[in-house]
Amino acid sequence: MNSSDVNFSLLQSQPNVPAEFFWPEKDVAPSEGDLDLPIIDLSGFLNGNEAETQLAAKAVKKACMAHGTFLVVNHGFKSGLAEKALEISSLFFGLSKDEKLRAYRIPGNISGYTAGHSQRFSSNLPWNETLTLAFKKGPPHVVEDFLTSRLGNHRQEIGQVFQEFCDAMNGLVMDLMELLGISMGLKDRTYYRRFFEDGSGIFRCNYYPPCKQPEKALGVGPHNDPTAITVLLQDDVVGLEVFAAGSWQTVRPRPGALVVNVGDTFMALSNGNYRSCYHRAVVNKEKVRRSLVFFSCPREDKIIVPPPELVEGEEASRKYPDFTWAQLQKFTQSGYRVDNTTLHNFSSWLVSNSDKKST
Ligand SMILES: O=C(O)CCC(=O)C(=O)O
Ligand SMILES: [Fe+2]
Repeated sequence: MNSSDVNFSLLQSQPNVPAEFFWPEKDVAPSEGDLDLPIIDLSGFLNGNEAETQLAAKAVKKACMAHGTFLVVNHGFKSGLAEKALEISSLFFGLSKDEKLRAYRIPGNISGYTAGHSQRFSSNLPWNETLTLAFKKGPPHVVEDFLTSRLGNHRQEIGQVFQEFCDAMNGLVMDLMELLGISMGLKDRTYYRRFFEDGSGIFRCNYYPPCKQPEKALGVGPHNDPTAITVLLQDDVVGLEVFAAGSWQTVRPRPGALVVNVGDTFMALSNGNYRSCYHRAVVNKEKVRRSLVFFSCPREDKIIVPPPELVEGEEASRKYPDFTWAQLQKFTQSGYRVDNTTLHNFSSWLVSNSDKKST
């Protein structure tokens, strides 16, 4: 199967889901309830209120050390922007297959449309369609330019809205980086903000069609985002689940809230103090579900080093070797599925490779 073969409108009308979409039993084990998550009000921090900033930072630290996920409200987005971006994603995924395929992801590229991710895998396929867009703070407006060049000027609005949404997401990531620095009690609270100033982003729109056998399939299989931090907007349909305290738990959608997840790169930047969040998205029989996800990435060639005060004493207390985002990205794109062992395996691979080089 390749991207043009997976046609969810056709699959949905069939009584059974093809076996390629089935996942192992351990991966589809049902959720055991709602995850108790802090809802962090960012308004005090964004307005420079120090007492409220410290309260928010404390809650962030607790959540990041436990499972690596928390919710934020009053995040400063222009009113209506989140809703508009969700609407535009429905507009895109509602286009004809032929029109969506104009934005087809060329193998080896980040940006583009896929269905069932079948360009890379042929079993355990995810029950979703995705539109992924590489982001870099502009000008140029890379998100808008990519979409308009592929879909044509008559679809300009799609690119414009996603561009505005990505700019807002990127601004929020910078603020969150500072809050994360504060939460660790760093002397230089802007360490992470500065680290990511010349970074980039990956924006992904996920569209999960209803599925006749939701107990066997998954929208996105269990994984850790290899990137730094992820900011996620989900619509009002339940689907995101996080593995915490030994079981899958639901991250219930809350009006106005965004989900923040720690990824592998940030886990390394925190010297292992903050946990990369292990998560998945489940599907259901009745409703379409949409999520808009912004992954933050450091500049490709920048060495991932935690701030000095997180490395007590000597280099020996470093949990992970030096690496760059380009190296980790390459490792995760070589057909390897990203899960909660990725960072560990990647580190061992790096160390054994550098041993080989030095002998
Ligand atoms: O749709 C969701 O809630 C999760 C999506 C996700 O984890 C991803 O795109 O990496
Ligand atoms: Fe994810």
